[in-house]
Amino acid sequence: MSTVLGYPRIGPRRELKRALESYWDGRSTRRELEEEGARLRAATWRRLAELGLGELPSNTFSFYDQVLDTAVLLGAVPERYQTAEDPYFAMARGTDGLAPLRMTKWFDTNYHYIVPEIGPETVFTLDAAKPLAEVREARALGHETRPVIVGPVTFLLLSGALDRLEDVLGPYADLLAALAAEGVAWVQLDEPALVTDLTPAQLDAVRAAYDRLGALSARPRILVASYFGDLGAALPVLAATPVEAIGLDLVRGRVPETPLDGKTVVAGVVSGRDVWRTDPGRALARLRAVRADRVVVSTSCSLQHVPYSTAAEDDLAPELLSRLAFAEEKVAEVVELARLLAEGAAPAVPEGPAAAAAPDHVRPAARSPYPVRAAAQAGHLNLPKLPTTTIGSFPQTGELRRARAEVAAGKLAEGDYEALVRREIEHAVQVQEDLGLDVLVHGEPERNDMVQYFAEHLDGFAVTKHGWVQSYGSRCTRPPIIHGDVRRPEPITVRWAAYAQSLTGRPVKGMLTGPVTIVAWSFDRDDLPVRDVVCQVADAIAEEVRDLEAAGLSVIQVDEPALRELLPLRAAEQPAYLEWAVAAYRRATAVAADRTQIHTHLCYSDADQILAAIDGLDADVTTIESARSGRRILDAVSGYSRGLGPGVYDIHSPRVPSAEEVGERLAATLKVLPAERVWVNPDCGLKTRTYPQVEASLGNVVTAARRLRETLG
Ligand code: MET
Ligand SMILES: [Zn+2]
Repeated sequence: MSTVLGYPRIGPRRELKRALESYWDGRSTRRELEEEGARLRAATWRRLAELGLGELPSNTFSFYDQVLDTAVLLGAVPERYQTAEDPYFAMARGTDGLAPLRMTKWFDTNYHYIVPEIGPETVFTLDAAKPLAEVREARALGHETRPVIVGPVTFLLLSGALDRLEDVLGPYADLLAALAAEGVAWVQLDEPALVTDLTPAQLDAVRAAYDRLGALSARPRILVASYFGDLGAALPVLAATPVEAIGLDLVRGRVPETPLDGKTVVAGVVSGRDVWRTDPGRALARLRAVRADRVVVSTSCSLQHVPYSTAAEDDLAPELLSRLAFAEEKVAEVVELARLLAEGAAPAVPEGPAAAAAPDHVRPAARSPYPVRAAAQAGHLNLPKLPTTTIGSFPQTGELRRARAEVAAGKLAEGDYEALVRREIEHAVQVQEDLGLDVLVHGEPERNDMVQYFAEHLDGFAVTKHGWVQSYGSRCTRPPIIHGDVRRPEPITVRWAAYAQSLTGRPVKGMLTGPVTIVAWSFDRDDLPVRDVVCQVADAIAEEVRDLEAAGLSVIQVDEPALRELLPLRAAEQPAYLEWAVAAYRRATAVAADRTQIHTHLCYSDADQILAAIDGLDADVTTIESARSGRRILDAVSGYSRGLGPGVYDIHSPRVPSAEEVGERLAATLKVLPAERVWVNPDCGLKTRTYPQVEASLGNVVTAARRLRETLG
């Protein structure tokens, strides 16, 4: 038998994105949006059936997010949203008068879910309309399906409310009864939280939940799907409950040593997290090692994390294309593996290409101690106290975006585009000089994206045409694919930064993306450990640092906003990760001379959770998000010994902060850090803002910094 745990839903050409945005902008009706949703679901079921998949999932579609859908299913809609015109999208995106619910990363993926708001007063009541409607809709098209729902333990753990387990199990039981009444044979309850470190009390909750749901008389058979890692201690707990099937991630996790008697194992041997073809020999060996009553071949997790199909990628080299598998191709692999398993046959396909040599990890990353560097930089840069700077990008104008699209389409000459980029740099530099900022940037007008731009200029990366994956809601990204050894054939950013520096007497900060972030926001290769790939990227960035320095840049920023993202889910594996991630960063930056000031920038990365690692980066100046996380960050960084710039301007909002407001934030910072170490900067890059917003806001930032400087004498 064969199945998949979930499927992409944004549409092969991002149809859902367009339908959502048109509805939100008032250009189409709710009904038109619903119709597009129905078309996408029908197309998915038809395709899965055509590919020969045995058991089809349903309820994997969502207009925004599956965790939000589960909150609605359980009636957990906070009161303030209930009277909104469209409560669902009000929770997801906010309205004029209402802030949206919080959003955060789904385990260690780049997908973001909406965090349900569950308090002691939340009343749970079942609203099973959506899964029931999808079951009926599929049936009308001739498909029996297995509805997929986020399971109670994961739902509550993500909501920080596991103490409400008793109360939530009632609606889950009602749901199972409703599905049984509908004639549904199987239901899938997703429990990825079971692959994280669980306390004994949390394991008790797993046992209680599935003993209770398993004991119901009128219910479909239950598949508890775990993914993103090994179940560890949760496996024997689940195995002892009456659930009929357990989904195991056999790409990241191990084949259980003990037999799972009486159970079906849904064996995830085709990775839902990468873009590579599965080695059929290894997959079959794992499938044959599983001891259970029945084995169903599956993906390691939902395929929502990979693009639709490689068929649309006609620009990729045939050799690379032959190694790739996106969602459709992975479904075909699952079907083929199920056939081979049933026939007891050997696979016909040979092994993949030989692995590349691992780089040496030992090259020492040595800069002088910070006080020595700080003195050299002070003499060289001559900056005032509380120096002002920005994070790198300036507003990306519509003209620039259009021009980039025209170059890609061959409608605009490369030279004309470059002239436009230069004009943008001139403008950004002029604006910064007029505002009186101390350390300038060139504004990153040449970059469509902080990772993709580097991917396009490094060997070993490929960029797709339609390889979109959902990041959140209507937001999609097109991660580059790392497919070979990474090398920098020629300088990437040097001419832009050097041009900006030629326009001003003030220091310009060269702007690079760090090795961990480049790899975290790409699809990684599968034939080399990730730390080796990061190490190769670090060496390429080090060459860029050296060339920027040689071109006369005295300040260089290497951004690592994704440092926290690759953090392993299990605590035991985290120290080793942080150690090599930090080592890679130092490898990228240690080539800099003492008098060159190295900056780094981190945002949405809960800086307080990885502060020791941030310290380990050994950057001369670190700028972090703080306008929104506020006090917590300041408490955490209190007494930090090198340059630090907690953001004083929240760039995620169009609002212009007043000089007084910025002054108050700075004063709070000066309570926990010595004035010699404090930098004044926004939370993040300015590329999503407009020039009028940016000029007004940065004007107030500079004013506030100047006022405080005076009081410091
Ligand atoms: C997500 S962090 C962004 C950093 C980048 N240098 C920018 O300013 O846009
Ligand atoms: Zn940022």
